[in-house]
Formats: sequence, C-alpha cells, structure tokens
Amino acid sequence: MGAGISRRSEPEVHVVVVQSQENGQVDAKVVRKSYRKPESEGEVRCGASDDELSSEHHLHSRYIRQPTEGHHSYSKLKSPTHRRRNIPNQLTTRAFEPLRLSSSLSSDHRECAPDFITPSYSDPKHQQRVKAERPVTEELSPVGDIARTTFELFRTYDGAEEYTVYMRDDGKRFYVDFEEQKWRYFPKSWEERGYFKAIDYDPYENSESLAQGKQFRDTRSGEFIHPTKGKLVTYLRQETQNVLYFLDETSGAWLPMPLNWERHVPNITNLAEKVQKACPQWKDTRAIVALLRQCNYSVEDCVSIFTSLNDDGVLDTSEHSGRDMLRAKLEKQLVESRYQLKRMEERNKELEMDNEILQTKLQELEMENRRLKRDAERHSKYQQQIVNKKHSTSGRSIFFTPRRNLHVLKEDVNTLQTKIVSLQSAATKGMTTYRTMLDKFSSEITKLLCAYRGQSREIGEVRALYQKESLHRKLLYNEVQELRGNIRVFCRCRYDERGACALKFDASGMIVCSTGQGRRRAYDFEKIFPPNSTQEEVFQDTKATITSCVDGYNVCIIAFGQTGAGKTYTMMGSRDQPGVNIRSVKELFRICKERTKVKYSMKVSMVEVYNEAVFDLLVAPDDGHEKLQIIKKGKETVVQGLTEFEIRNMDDIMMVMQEGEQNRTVADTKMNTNR
Ligand SMILES: Nc1ncnc2c1ncn2[C@@H]1O[C@H](COP(=O)(O)OP(=O)(O)OP(=O)(O)O)[C@@H](O)[C@H]1O
Repeated sequence: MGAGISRRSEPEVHVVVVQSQENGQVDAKVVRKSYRKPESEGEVRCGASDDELSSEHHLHSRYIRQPTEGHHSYSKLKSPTHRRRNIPNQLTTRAFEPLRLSSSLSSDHRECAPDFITPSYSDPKHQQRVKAERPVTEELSPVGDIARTTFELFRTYDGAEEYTVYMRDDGKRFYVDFEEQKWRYFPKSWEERGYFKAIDYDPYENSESLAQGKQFRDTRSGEFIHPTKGKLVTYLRQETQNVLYFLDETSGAWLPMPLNWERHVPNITNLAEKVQKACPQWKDTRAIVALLRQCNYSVEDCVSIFTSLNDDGVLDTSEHSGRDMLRAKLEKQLVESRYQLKRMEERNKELEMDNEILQTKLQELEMENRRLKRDAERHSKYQQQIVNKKHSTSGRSIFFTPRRNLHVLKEDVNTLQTKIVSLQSAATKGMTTYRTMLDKFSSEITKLLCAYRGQSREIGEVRALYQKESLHRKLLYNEVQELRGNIRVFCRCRYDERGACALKFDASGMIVCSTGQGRRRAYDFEKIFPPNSTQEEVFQDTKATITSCVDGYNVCIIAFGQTGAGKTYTMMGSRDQPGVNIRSVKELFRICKERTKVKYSMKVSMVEVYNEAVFDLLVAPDDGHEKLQIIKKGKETVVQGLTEFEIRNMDDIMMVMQEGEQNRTVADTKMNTNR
C-alpha cells in the first residue's frame, strides 16, 4: 500500500498507488493529504472530503510505497508536476485511514520526480488541446511484481505534456488517465512525441535546498583541531540557557551583562567561589564565570568539566605535549616578529635619512633658484639703465661707446638670459623630481609606519597569548603535581658495604622485609630507591616540586629515619655527591635565571628541632642559643626572630649551610656536656 506526499505548501492532491498484499492487484487513487512530510517512521495522514477535492488543484508529485520483504517501503511515483487538472469526484470521495510507515527505508526505493519547468497549464485553450490530442487506450490493471517495476517520466518534446509512466516487470508501460481515473497502456505511437526520463530524487533532502538545486548542508556542524587530540567534530547546539540581565536605567531596557561585570555580582561570585573551592588550583575567576555561563550556572557541571579536562591527558606537561608545542610555536612567532620589527625599524631609519638628504638638496636648489632670479633681475636692470642712458644722450654720446661694444654687451645679456632660463627650467625640473621622490618616500614611510604599528600590535597580541599560555602551563603543571599526590613518600635503602641488603625489592615496586620466624611483610611507597641508587636518581623525583616552588607554591622536603639511616647523606651529601638540598637550590637558581621577566629574591634560614624545641642554626651558640617561638601571623605560621640570609648564588648557600652545620655541631656538643 502506498501514500503520496508533497513538498510544497500549495493545495496538494496525490496519486496513491496501492497494491494489495493478497493478490498483488495494483490500483491508483487520488487523495488529499495533510501538509506534513512523513518521518521515516511515523504516520502519513491521508484524508479527503468531496468539497476539498472537487475544486481544481495542482498535482505536484506522487509517491508510492512498495512492499518489500513484508514491509512497506516508500518511493515516489513520477508525475507531471504543477499540472492543473479537474480531479474526478469518484476518486476524491475515497478516504484513507492513517498509515504506518516502516523504518526499513531503502535508498533504492526512494525514487521521486525531479523538478522541472512547467508550462502554463492554467490556459484553458491549452487544456482543451491536450485533451483532444490524448488517445484513448485500453483500460488495464497493471498487475505485476511491483517491487521490480520502474517509474519514469514521459515528457513531450514540446514540453506541453508530462506523464507518470509505470513499467511492469514484463516491460509493458502504463500511464494514469486522470480524466477517467484508470491505468492505461502507454501507446507505442506516443513514444515518438517525447522522451522518458529516469526518476532520481531523494524525498528526504531538505526541500529548500532542492528548490535551489543545492545539496543540504548543516552549517551548525564543524571541526576543531586540538593540539593533542587531533580533529574533533563540533556541533553548535541550541539550548535553553540562563542569561544574567541588568536593567539599563538610561534606555530602560534589560541588557545582557558583560562578563567582566558579571564576576562581581554577588550570587555569581558565590558560584565562582564554590567552583574555586572545588578546584583550588583554578584562580582565574573570569574563566570560571565564562565556564559557568557555558554550564548554565551549574557549579557541578563546571567542576566536572574542569576535572575531566585534567583526566583526559590535556594536562600532560611532557616536552611533547601539544601545549608545549603551541608555546614553542608562539615563542618562535614572537622571535620572528621581533626580528621583522627590527628590520623595519632599520629600514625606517634609512628612509628617514634619505628623506633628510633630499630635503637638504631641495633647500639648496631653492636657494640656487632664488640666486639665479636675483642675477636675472640685476642684469635686466643693468640693461634697462644702458638703454635709458642711450636714449638720454640722443646720439650725442657722453659715454662714447662704440657700436661694436654695445652689440657684444647685448649678446652677453642675451646669453645670460638664455642661461638664466635654462637654469630656471633645470631648477624647476629638479625640484619636481625631488618633490615626486619626496612624495614617494613619504608614502613609503607612511606604509612602513603602518606596517610597524601592525607588527607592534601583533607582537603585543602574541606576547599576551604567550603570557596567558605560560600562566596556563604553570597552573596545569602544578595541577599535575597535585594529582600525582600532594604528599609523596619515597623510601631509600642505605647502601652498607659491611653486608648484603636484607630487604627484597618486589617486581611490583614494593619492598619486602622479613619480620622474623620466616614471616615477611611488604611495604608500598610512591617510589623505592634500592641501595645502589645514586644521589642524582633520588633528586630526579623531587625535582618537580622545585618548579612548583618557583611558581609560588609552598614546598617541603623532609628526610625521616633512624639514626644512621642516611638522612644527612641524602639531604646534604658530600662535596662530590651533593644531596637533595644542594641540588634543589641549584635547580632553583637555574629556573629563576630562565625566567628573566620575574624578579626573585631568595632567603635561607636553618633551624634544628631538638627535644621539641626550635633553635636557630644561623646564630652561633656563643651568641645565645635560645629556643624560638612558633607563632601564627594571619594565615602564615612563622618562627619568631629566625635569622634569614639573602643568597644570590651557590657560593652564598654553601657558606650559609656550612655555618649552620658548624653551629649545630657546637650546640650538640654543648647540650651533650650539659646533660
Ligand atoms: N646511600 C648511601 N650510600 C653510601 N653511604 C651512605 C648512604 N647513606 C648513608 N651513608 C653513610 O652512612 C652514614 C650515616 O649516614 P647519615 O649520617 O646520613 O645518617 P643520618 O640518618 O643522618 O644519622 P643521624 O640521624 O644520626 O644524623 C654516613 O657515614 C653516610 O656517609
């Protein structure tokens, strides 16, 4: 059984081809259908009333559903589109019950008529002609295997007529006679008047795109290249969100609140504080409020997103991590931009110098021009005087000047005038040339200045981005440290040349000791260093905490163990094999030197806790070896009156430590003798 659908919003009438599942009988029916396009699985509402269908309607498209393997699949029957016809009452009176569509829609069966240009069928004369020309052929019931039938569109060469043609599995063609509402043989003689067109149409395509002849594409989906995860598919999902508005008293309108204001609104600040409490390492309130917005102000979601970011390896701080790569790239860009800027500055200087030279030349030329003008004026004055004198003597020569001399003088004057003119034109030409050059250089300088400003802006942006990334890296690094455990316990077994080691080191990373009577006990630590471990190996695992210390976190390294277990050796070491303390300070200096933008100051104190009393080791016992008090100063806990030495290099620290050690020995001896 099949039902037709239309993809236009005009009044719709559809031919439905119905095949009985019992005897395979095929019939065609015309129904009026609701405007709704059926879903792949859903209801096609069909129904018609006499009134609705007895009027004139446009036939747009017709579909059939073909039974395949016991299901109703769905395809479209080719039809003459936009053809205006009278729908016979006998067919329109049939009403269809709602049909259920199957989900087993095969693309092979989704065939449908393409769009084509329609002649004006509203012309009554045209309709009459079409009716007169149509031959009446035998009425038939095109019984056959409908699953193997094809539907075609027959269009006459003049484009005046189009028919939906149904080809039975035995090759016979039929068409629907709309006047009589019958299937008829498609006459052979008609074939000369037109051509058949295969049907190729996907009814599930976006109707608007089809109308424009375009493929439908969802512009909400996209991609994003993540530095470590690679290509990620994205989708801009529309959701109902809470948005914080404020009443703008000037306009009287409610406006969405900018992010920078929002983080100062008390209830939002409360939410941000909750997030911060859950993620103490996350300090950027602006970023927190931004994520809260994204999470529809759900603290739980916000925290879970933040935590999940930690879990998925984004925070990997190894050298190969994407963030480091990005950082390296940004650093490279910064260096390149700086180099370009320097080059541009140099070029700018050169151009400025050229410009100065040109200006000087221009001034010289102008002076030359003025001088020539003055000469020319003087000569013409002189000439005028001669002429005047000549007239005043009227032949009686006071100054007896031979005619020849006058002639020579005149020639001189002429030559001079010619020279003046040529010099003037040369000066004008030179000035024009220099002016053009000056304009050219000025525009070049302006361009360079623009580029220079652009570069400076870009450098500023890159620098800001770099700083942001550095800060981010710092946060992430310390988060990783915290995730690895805020308190990490390592075990080092002392090397003793006097005998073999009694401890066993389990393959799973545990330490096994014998507790007597053949019993054994295993202990688990973050890391176990067997007797042959070097000082460097021990330090490698504590090194990470030093970076955290430079990032502003409090760090404490404690050695704990029985007398002679090797605490001093591990922490202080020897001159050749320095311990954790010395190596840590070295590392501190190294990092501080690397971070040129930050000014660090380092101070050292040394205390000894003896019989639950704290003694300052940087005060000589002779100068008063007094117990120090531990007090609370706001949030800080301080040892009152403790000596602090500012250190600038390794020599300073070595000196301070030596002094501390010496004071300890003297104090211990004194205390022992007092006992
Ligand atoms: N890993 C090691 N390799 C070689 N020698 C070691 C090692 N650990 C400790 N020693 C040696 O063992 C001896 C005792 O070590 P150390 O003084 O460091 O112990 P301690 O725990 O500081 O003792 P105390 O608590 O009495 O000060 C020292 O002579 C030291 O050189």
